[in-house]
Amino acid sequence: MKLLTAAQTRALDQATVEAQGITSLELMERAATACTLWLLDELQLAFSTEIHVLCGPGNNGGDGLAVARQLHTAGYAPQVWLLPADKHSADFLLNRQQLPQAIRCQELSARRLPMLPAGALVLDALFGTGLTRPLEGLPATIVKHLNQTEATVVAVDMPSGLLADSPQPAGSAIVRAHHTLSFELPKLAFLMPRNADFVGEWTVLPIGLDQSFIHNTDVDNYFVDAASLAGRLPRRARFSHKGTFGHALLLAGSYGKLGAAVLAARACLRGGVGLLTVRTPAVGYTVLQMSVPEAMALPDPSHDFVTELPELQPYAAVAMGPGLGQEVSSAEVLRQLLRQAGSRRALVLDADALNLLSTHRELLGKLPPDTVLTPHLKEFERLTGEPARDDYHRLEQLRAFCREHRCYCVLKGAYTALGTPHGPMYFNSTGNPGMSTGGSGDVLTGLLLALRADQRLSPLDAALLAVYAHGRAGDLAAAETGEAGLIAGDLVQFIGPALRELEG
Ligand SMILES: NC(=O)C1=CN([C@@H]2O[C@H](COP(=O)(O)OP(=O)(O)OC[C@H]3O[C@@H](n4cnc5c(N)ncnc54)[C@H](O)[C@@H]3O)[C@@H](O)[C@H]2O)[C@@H](O)CC1
Ligand SMILES: Nc1ncnc2c1ncn2[C@@H]1O[C@H](COP(=O)(O)OP(=O)(O)O)[C@@H](O)[C@H]1O
Ligand SMILES: [K+]
Repeated sequence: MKLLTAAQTRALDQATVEAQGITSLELMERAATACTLWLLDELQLAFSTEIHVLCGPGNNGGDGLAVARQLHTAGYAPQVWLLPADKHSADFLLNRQQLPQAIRCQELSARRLPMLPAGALVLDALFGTGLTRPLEGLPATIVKHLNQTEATVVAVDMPSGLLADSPQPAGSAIVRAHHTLSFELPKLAFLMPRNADFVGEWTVLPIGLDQSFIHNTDVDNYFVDAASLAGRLPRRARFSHKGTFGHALLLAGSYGKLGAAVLAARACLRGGVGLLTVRTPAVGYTVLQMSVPEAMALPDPSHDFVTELPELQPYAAVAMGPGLGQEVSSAEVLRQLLRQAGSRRALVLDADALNLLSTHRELLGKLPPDTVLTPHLKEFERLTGEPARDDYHRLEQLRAFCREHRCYCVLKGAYTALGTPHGPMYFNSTGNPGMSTGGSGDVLTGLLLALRADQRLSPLDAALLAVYAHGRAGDLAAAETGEAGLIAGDLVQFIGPALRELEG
């Protein structure tokens, strides 16, 4: 799914009106109908619910007026509040004329703000994608008032005050919505960590916008749902053999952190790898053979750390990092790995391998093309060496980093962002806070290693599929264990089912 900018969204509205031979008022009516149906179906509104619809001067306000009219027709008793303005959009004015007399309609002012008891429903239709700068004056006062009440707030298209695709100063007046109803496509702003409290739960309501315009529009950012991955994971052919799925090498674990190696190894096997060899320090030999008998163990001469790189010739893909520690000798192994990997052997670097890259920065320039890095926010900050100013700046850093080093970088968290060497960025839709638990990242590394060893997949598809399936495994696991009860090992059990959903 593409993520359009606010300007592209406006162009999409226009293209839809032209392609479908409808008026913009008719399109607004579609948007309003989708909102009204959502309110009736999802919120199960009682006829006695106190409903306040707050309308701004543009088309977002026009949507609000149309929803108020539709709710009135359906037997509800909404009240409308209008923001005074010098100018109104044409479709706002048309919907203002169509508003039934029976609906109570008042003008907002600093002294006349709606009383909003708990249990009331507020429809926030003050501003949508037309917002050009942070709110000040009366609109800001209204937003602050709204945020102090206990009413349920549903934002139309965007929480008012939030910019669709650019940063804004901390402390800006932005509605804290419980639900946001976005039309056709989500907005980039919904995926930024700092906006979570404003956007609340968000839903995309299809309103029949012009698909060929969307198809032909170039974007920088994509939202990855199951439909976006359809056809990318081929079924295993009847005459396939271990070679098709590749032989993978995992370099992981140190004294006290062998669990990371075990989790990554199990995930790699469940990810469908042909063969797996695991290099741990000698202390890990028995642990690994006992807990992952399907993998071959290749213990390091050192008791506690990985200090020597095995001969790479047999391996299609190599992952390094989970539980590795940051010994000088392990840094040397990383240096050799980067030197010897060559351009056709896939590399995945995680955890301490990333920390070693950050402390031995000359190695960053030696990453083979298409290496996949999987930092969480802190590891990414160490890699760039510069704290991000805000969520959007971090994305710019990610884009620049991937371009400069010709690598894929999986920036982990809610809506994990995949940066690519070519520029486009992909935001993952699966996963849940239950996955914020030690070892979840090790599972991702193992799964990525399996898909990078799979000779049928491009680096981009392997990364997209691994990140999506990892989150989906988390969602399937949490459905059984609950989020708090989820541990990383549970993710491994659900990799198979998650991949099966994608196959074919
Ligand atoms: N995306 C879509 O496909 C559709 C969008 N529609 C609605 O149209 C909305 C966009 O409408 P508009 O482009 O008219 O924009 P908005 O209604 O979001 O806001 C524009 C108005 O706000 C004013 N304004 C902007 N920034 C301000 C600020 N900081 N302080 C005070 N006033 C400010 C502008 O002068 C203008 O009057 C969408 O968010 C959506 O709700 C629907 O009606 C139809 C379908
Ligand atoms: N709130 C969340 N929503 C979705 N996914 C999450 C969330 N928190 C963590 N995750 C996922 O869990 C994994 C955690 O990885 P990481 O931070 O490396 O953990 P560890 O180092 O303990 O293995 C990442 O893939 C991340 O995307
Ligand atoms: K709004």
